[in-house]
Amino acid sequence: MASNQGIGDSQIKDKISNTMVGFLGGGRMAQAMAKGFISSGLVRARNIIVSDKNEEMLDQLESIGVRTTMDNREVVSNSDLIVVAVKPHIVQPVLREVHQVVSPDKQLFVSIAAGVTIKSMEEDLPEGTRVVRVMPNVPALVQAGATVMSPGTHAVSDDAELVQELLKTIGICEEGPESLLDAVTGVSGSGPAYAFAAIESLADGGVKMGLPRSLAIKLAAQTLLGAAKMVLDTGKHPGELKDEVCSPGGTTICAMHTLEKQGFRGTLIDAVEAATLKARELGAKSANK
Ligand SMILES: NC(=O)C1=CN([C@@H]2O[C@H](COP(=O)(O)OP(=O)(O)OC[C@H]3O[C@@H](n4cnc5c(N)ncnc54)[C@H](OP(=O)(O)O)[C@@H]3O)[C@@H](O)[C@H]2O)C=CC1
Ligand SMILES: O=C(O)[C@@H]1CCC=N1
Repeated sequence: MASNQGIGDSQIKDKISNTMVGFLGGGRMAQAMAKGFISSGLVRARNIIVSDKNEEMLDQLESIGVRTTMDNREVVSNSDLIVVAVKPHIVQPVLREVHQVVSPDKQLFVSIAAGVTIKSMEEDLPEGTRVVRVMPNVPALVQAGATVMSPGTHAVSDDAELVQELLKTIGICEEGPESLLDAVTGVSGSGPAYAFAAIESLADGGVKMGLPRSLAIKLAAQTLLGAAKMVLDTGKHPGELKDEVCSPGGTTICAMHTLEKQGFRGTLIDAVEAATLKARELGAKSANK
């Protein structure tokens, strides 16, 4: 990252509220982020512009008050911070398409694409363009997202602060080396899907044992939410918290035994590994072009 003097907190917040935010690609993650930004109150809907090739996506976005277009260049020309939110294999063609309207002094590119490296983005943009690569997740929609960000070669400290502050409006945001981002994808980028599947399965168990579906889903979701909150608020190791639920000779230890016999932890570890390896594969493809 290039060096630059940092600026104060209130100045950064002012800067965010005066930043025109563009999204290239208006799909699921772009919509989660845009809605999260707007709900935070720090980014006005009229300061967001989104492009997509899919009219249905644009209709959904218009309903939340953001400006929309089918022209990616229009997004870049009208934005200070551009979130690259297309699928990984579309990143290169989209960056090449907008190349001519990029002003490296004016715009900052923030890629959320799994696997796509900073180096490959910088190669596809005009020399000196500031790039920050991030891996967010879909609970950004409800300001409970988890993001890790890595600044590129030409990004200055003000860029990193701006992106971090912006992403903190939709959850937590940590800075880390780019080498960690594929594993971050495996844990938190893809992680909400594992959690949704866990909630669905717990609810299925409840239904099997006689609970009404709606109650079972509510109980399962609140249980994951509560457990996650305890880990974050108490700072205790999750294993210690698990032990506190397992009364001697009680119900939970019987359930834990069943989970362990079925390879519960190993399966989750394998899942994180599979997603991480897939992110690496996507990155290798983007590097080879
Ligand atoms: N979903 C998630 O939870 C997360 C996703 N990401 C990353 O976010 C990115 C987007 O993922 P996601 O939102 O799930 O994907 P989506 O498919 O929902 O969104 C991508 C959107 O881009 C549109 N699109 C395709 N080609 C172009 C183009 N040339 N110009 C403009 N828009 C185009 C797509 O239209 P069409 O469908 O018609 O092709 C689609 O609406 C990916 O790179 C992914 O790795 C990162 C973290 C979490
Ligand atoms: O499934 C994917 O590829 C994207 C990246 C992380 C979450 N969704």
